[in-house]
Amino acid sequence: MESFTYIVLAVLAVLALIGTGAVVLVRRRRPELPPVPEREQITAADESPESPATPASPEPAPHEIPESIPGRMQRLRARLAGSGGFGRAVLSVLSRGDLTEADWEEIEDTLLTSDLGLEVTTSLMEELRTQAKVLGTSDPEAIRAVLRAELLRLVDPTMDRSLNLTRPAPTEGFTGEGAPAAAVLMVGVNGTGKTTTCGKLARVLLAQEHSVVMGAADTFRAAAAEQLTTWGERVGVAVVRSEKEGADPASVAFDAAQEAAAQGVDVVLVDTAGRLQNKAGLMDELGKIKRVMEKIAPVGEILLVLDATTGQNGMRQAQVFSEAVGVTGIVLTKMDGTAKGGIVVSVQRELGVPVKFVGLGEGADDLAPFDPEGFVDALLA
Ligand SMILES: Nc1nc2c(ncn2[C@@H]2O[C@H](COP(=O)(O)OP(=O)(O)OP(=O)(O)O)[C@@H](O)[C@H]2O)c(=O)[nH]1
Repeated sequence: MESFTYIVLAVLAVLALIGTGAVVLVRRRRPELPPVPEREQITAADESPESPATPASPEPAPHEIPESIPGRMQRLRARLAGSGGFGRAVLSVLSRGDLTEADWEEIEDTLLTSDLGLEVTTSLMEELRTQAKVLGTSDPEAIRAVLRAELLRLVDPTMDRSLNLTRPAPTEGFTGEGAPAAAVLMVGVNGTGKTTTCGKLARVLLAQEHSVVMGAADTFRAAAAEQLTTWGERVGVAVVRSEKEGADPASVAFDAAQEAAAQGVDVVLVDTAGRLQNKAGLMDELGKIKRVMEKIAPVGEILLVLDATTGQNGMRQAQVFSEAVGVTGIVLTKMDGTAKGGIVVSVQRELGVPVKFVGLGEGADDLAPFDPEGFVDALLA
């Protein structure tokens, strides 16, 4: 009995020791929390230095002034660099010195995953190999200059990327009031950012001192007209829309162009839906919108809005739209969310029309005219 008591006591002592050890181990393993730096101890009062100390005034808010074009390009440069990580990756391999076959394969894979496309990648690889043989790869500056020149050639700085904002002559038989505005039609699949881009583009145009009217011809989704109206209210741009859900989009587009002429504004921007189930239906609807608007004056600009993150799928959409209506320019949205900046090159080659704007975020002024040199420099920065 006595020996049993000793055994129980010994077991209890051992368990107590193990328990203490375990606690010590857990404590030791718990990482030390860093002290909170003083500047991170934010109080509600300092959250926003601009936040008003007094409750908001009941006065209607004055219209926002859109950011100037040079200002936004400066601000968005870093985001553009994100879409071109491939440029820096290739440059770093090229600068390694004597390149092995594995190095060249790495360059090829990087170019392919950037959405440059097979054909462009193959020709660029050939050119780089030739130049590397001629120059050697020991001079990083020379290699950088070769890559910059090649990328710039592919992006093609000679393309005219300006928006056609010439006020057209009225179509014969036009009996409405005023003088027609330059018409810009936004087309593209739903979700690519058409409505948002319409609002952002209105701000770009205002920043360039053009007057604007918008037309909400995406009558498929009631919220799209609402969204466009909000964009218009923020900057003081009139939005023509139909109160009837599912109204004829061509009739809304016509009313917008007529209103723009009557108001004597410079540009009418028309948002459309991209939801039709089949290609024939899409062709019919977009073709009709354009034809009906052209009863007032020719439509000078048809911008295809493409989501840069959709890769080959986006390229197929681009072909369908360009067959349906003659696309005159491309807006690549969501360039802030992708490293596949090579799509700039492939989409231009596929459609033969230039990228005119790039969307670089969800903010109201996160749209910038596309600048080939700035883009290529951002790729290699
Ligand atoms: N990150 C990022 N998001 C964007 C950009 N452009 C648009 N978006 C977002 O994309 C989403 C879809 O935009 P919408 O403008 O509603 O797309 P839509 O093509 O008009 O779609 P439907 O009206 O449904 O046809 C929204 O959440 C936008 O904020 C961009 O350049 N960058």
